[in-house]
Amino acid sequence: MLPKMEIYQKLLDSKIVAVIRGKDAEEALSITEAAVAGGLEAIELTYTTPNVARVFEKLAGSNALIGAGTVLDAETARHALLHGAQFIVSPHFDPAIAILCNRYNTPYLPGCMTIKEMVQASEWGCDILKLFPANGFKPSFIGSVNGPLPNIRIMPTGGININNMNDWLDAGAVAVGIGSDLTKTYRVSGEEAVSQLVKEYLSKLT
Ligand SMILES: O=C(O)C(=O)C[C@H](O)[C@H](O)COP(=O)(O)O
Repeated sequence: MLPKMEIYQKLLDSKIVAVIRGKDAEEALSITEAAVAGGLEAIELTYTTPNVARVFEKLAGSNALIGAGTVLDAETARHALLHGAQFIVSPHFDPAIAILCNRYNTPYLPGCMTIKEMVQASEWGCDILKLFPANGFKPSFIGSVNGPLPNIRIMPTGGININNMNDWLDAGAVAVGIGSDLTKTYRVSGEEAVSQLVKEYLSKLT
């Protein structure tokens, strides 16, 4: 298990986190393998995927960071960690998840929308916050937050695609989460198309 600091650093270096919400474990595994083959280094598999823990186990030893998403409570966070997840993401901020992740020295990236939630999550030790759903905001929101709160690192997620990714990164986002763009591509065109799309994303990173 990588130390927390190294996981944070890998997330920052990767800049793109794939958010994979499969209809089942097999689909989630196929999309993940395709994304990793395309060069992605950070993958979040959501707990809305039935039997997602099996996917964590199958991905043990992957070169990519594998995290758990849509983690709604501390019990689910512990379940994810026991099955090999290396970071925890939730759509909201939950202090109980923060305590658990701190106990096991694991990054927790909570979803936040307001300044109050961001300050609170940061006080609870969260070093990267997920702005969710980011499609309710403009990229300039990041600069507005970082004016008074320069230490808050924001990863927008929700509605990010190949056309707007750099708007967010250029505006100060430390990384972006990309979900349905990859899943839809897989469902329409298959694994090879996902790897290809990931390569396009990576080539567009500035
Ligand atoms: O539940 C979580 O932990 C999430 O990360 C929420 C969403 O699945 C992402 O926001 C993906 O959004 P899209 O890229 O618009 O599909």
